[in-house]
Amino acid sequence: MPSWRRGTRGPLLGSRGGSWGKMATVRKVPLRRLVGLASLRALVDFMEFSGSSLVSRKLCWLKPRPVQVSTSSVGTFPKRVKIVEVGPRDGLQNEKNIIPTPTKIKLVDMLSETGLPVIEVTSFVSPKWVPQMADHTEVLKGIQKFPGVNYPVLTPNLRAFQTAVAAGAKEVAVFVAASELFTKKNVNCSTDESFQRCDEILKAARVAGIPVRGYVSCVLGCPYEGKISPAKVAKVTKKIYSMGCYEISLGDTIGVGTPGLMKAMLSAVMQEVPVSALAVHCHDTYGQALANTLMALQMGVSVVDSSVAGLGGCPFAQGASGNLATEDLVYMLAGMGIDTGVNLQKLLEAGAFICQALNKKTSSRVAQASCKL
Ligand SMILES: CC(C)(COP(=O)([O-])OP(=O)([O-])OC[C@H]1O[C@@H](n2cnc3c(N)ncnc32)[C@H](O)[C@@H]1OP(=O)([O-])[O-])[C@@H](O)C(=O)NCCC(=O)NCCSC(=O)C[C@@](C)(O)CC(=O)[O-]
Repeated sequence: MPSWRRGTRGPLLGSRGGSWGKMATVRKVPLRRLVGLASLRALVDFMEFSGSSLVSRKLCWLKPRPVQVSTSSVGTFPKRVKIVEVGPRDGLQNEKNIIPTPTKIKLVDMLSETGLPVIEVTSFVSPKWVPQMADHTEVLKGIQKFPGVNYPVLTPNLRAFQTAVAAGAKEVAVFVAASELFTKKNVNCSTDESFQRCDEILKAARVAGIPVRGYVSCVLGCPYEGKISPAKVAKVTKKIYSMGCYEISLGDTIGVGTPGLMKAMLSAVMQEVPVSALAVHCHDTYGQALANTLMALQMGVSVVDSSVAGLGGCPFAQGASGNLATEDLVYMLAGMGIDTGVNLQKLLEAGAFICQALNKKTSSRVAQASCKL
């Protein structure tokens, strides 16, 4: 066991100074191993420790010391970020094996314990299209509703909206795409028909006093049409916003975006919709989700979708992989002194629970790293 894990920190890499290459020569240890150890050591140095046992170290490690970042050249970061947890819906909808309903309910309940303000619980889509979500009513009725936490559900048409409300939904989400071909694959209709369905839901929701969130998919690329222009995304976002959605989540559905694309797309959308009504929803297929989200935060976005353990994917978007992991987002924001109200330790426990239930490895880098410490 390395000496720093035993509590002394020891002489392993500490105060020798010099470059990694020089150290590798001096100690005759492969450079690759040293860099691995160095990054772990750097991680430890970066955090505040208050106890000497490994357990208390682990807990302290989960509270990174906030370091304010100056962003005068690119904008200012928000002081607080609202995280919309989409794991129970977006995270699970792509799972092939049907997950027992009590497991889904327990996941939502564990997420409610973390302090997350919004948890998207399930979707009232056709069970023929997405069998994994067939137990939507049981899940929505079965979860504990924590005061101050919103539990929206996805609704593709009026019938779904009515079923969701009958099951106790107090908030719903509708979805359109900036791609005609994706819309056809996803909801089996044209973009115009898709807007028509949203309009029906929005009208019914207004009467019922139910807030409606909107998604726009394929904002940085489409699995069927390829590049999507920022102007097209801006047009679709403006339309769904003007129809009455209080917030629009911009989805990089297949995770192909980069910060440059995010900046161009958001610049166009922000001409049409106030940034306070925008959220980002980044899949991590190319490992860009956190970077893209950071760019959005720099541009003034303060609502971010993410999924515990990085679960996720869309059954109708070839190549889509998991979402930005909530653990990684919370870790980054805490390290920047940005408030989320989320307890990272409890979040890691929820992630470990669902990964064990699914018999899969977490995609969260923070969860992977914290297991090693
Ligand atoms: C929209 C529909 C329902 C149209 O479904 P359809 O087959 O095109 O339309 P339909 O009206 O002809 O209905 C066919 C059958 O479905 C039934 N049906 C009709 N509506 C419902 C309903 N609400 N609940 C239950 N059943 C329903 C209907 O009764 C009928 O049953 P049958 O007569 O054959 O026995 C279908 O295409 C569907 O459910 N699609 C699922 C889409 C989906 O879940 N996609 C993944 C969402 S993720 C996403 O979009 C991206 C996002 C949001 O995460 C953000 C991002 O990452 O970018």
